[in-house]
Amino acid sequence: MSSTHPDVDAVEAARAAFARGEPVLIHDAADREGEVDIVYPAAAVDPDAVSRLRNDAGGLICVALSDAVAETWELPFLADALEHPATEAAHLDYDDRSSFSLPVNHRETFTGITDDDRALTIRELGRAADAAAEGAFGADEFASSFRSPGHVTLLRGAPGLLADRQGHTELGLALADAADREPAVVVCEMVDGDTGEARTPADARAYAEREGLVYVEGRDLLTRLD
Ligand SMILES: O=C(CO)[C@H](O)[C@H](O)COP(=O)(O)O
Ligand SMILES: [Mg+2]
Ligand SMILES: [Mg+2]
Repeated sequence: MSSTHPDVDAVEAARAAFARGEPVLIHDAADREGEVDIVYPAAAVDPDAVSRLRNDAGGLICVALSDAVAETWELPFLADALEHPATEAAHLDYDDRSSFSLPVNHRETFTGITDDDRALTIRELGRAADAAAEGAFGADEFASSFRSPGHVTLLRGAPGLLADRQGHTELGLALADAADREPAVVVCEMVDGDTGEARTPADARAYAEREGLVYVEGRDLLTRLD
């Protein structure tokens, strides 16, 4: 286990892996969620990647979008969009607010939940985010391509990214930016299949080593990418 900080090698390996379209494991912080997410650039996701997220991560499969893309597509925070008492004072113990936005499916999916369907939704979100960042995919195109409710939860990144919030939403988007990838990343928490608890960083790191994947600490991304 690496104990140097910042772990420059891990950050560089994460950036290079992401640039190639490979997944990276990111631990946010022991004093935040204390969770490790498997994170992919959205446009690189295929049905095998969704299978890995379901079987080896097991949490909620979400796509984080940059604030600029979410603004272009007029995507609200879910808590602001819903008028329901459950959204009042929806305080988190570990952060100021949730990054949840709308849940969506691509309009060419059937139920939206199969590996093929979720891969299609996620990949097309990645491609559309890339186009939106170039000014070529607006709110009307988003609404004609995706419907809500759906089976992939969108997350909206903070405007100032890591300066504003240090969740997996922003850590993943900052890594995408550093790797010159589209401003859309899939995140999914690693949950222990036996205990149902969040996988420990040591356990997640061992998984990464077995699978030949990069594991990186959020604090190292914060130091190197901020
Ligand atoms: O709750 C979540 C969605 O399943 C996850 O924690 C995900 O990592 C994104 O949230 P955050 O940016 O708060 O870490
Ligand atoms: Mg969470
Ligand atoms: Mg998280």
